[in-house]
Amino acid sequence: MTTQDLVQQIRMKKSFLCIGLDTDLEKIPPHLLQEEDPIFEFNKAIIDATNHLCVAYKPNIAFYEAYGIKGWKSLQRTIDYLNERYPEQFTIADAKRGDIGNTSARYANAFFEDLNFDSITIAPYMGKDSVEPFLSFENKHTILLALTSNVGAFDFQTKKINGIELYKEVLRTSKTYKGAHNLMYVVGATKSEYLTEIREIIPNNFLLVPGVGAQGGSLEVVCEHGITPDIGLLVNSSRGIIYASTGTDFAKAAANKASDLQVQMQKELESRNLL
Ligand SMILES: O=C(O)c1cc(=O)[nH]c(=O)n1[C@@H]1O[C@H](COP(=O)(O)O)[C@@H](O)[C@H]1O
Repeated sequence: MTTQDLVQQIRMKKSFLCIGLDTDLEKIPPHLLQEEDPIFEFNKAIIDATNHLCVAYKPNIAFYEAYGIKGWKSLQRTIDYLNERYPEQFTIADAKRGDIGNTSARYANAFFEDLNFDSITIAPYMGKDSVEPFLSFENKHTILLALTSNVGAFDFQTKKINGIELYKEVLRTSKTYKGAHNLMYVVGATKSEYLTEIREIIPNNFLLVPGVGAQGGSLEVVCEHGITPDIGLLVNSSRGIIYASTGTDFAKAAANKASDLQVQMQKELESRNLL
């Protein structure tokens, strides 16, 4: 999917919501455990109930890998279902990969070609040759971890090297990579006070912003400092939406939570005349 298509979807749905499919057998409604593929049945119900309220889905790969080959099959069925039934949805493989170039190229093949995701999250730590293999795919997007939502972000990301914070160096240097036009960045909603300075370095790139809901970040503050004329934000919520209920009404309950966020997003967009 192109960035222009994504912006068009955001304007049409008045939403820049990404729903995280962090599907955990210990948290899904117990009645689904009788199904042959409970993870897929859960994801399918959530997707069917929420797709009109969001523009992106982000399966976190850890939640699938945790169940071995069965988990991978559930992931495959989920991405195939999204691509076949809802091709307008932007899909994110939250895999946080990155390795020497030769290996990164195989990861890129796995997630962009074999599974056919629109994008993947990538750790920048190994540098240029670990990121560029992902950037060589046209209309596929590489979402680089810049300033993450967790407390451990302060261990390295905000530390200064030659007077400049590491996360800023990630932003600046990655702009010089071949294929940099395919870059997006992760900035946690819990780090929204950094967004103004981040936007000085990358005024237009899309940001994937996790950390509203369960982690406590504020949508309003994220918009105040991070929104661009082309919106430039995908705000993710996982647990806060998908585990709204453990009853048979779980999909409807998830849609209600997604709708709360969509309504807030619409207000943010309308108040800035961005629709
Ligand atoms: O790359 C991510 O998506 C990510 C980056 C980050 O800095 N913080 C973060 O929480 N995430 C992911 O975003 C999701 C957040 O889930 P909730 O806290 O349940 O909304 C999880 O899948 C995390 O792995």
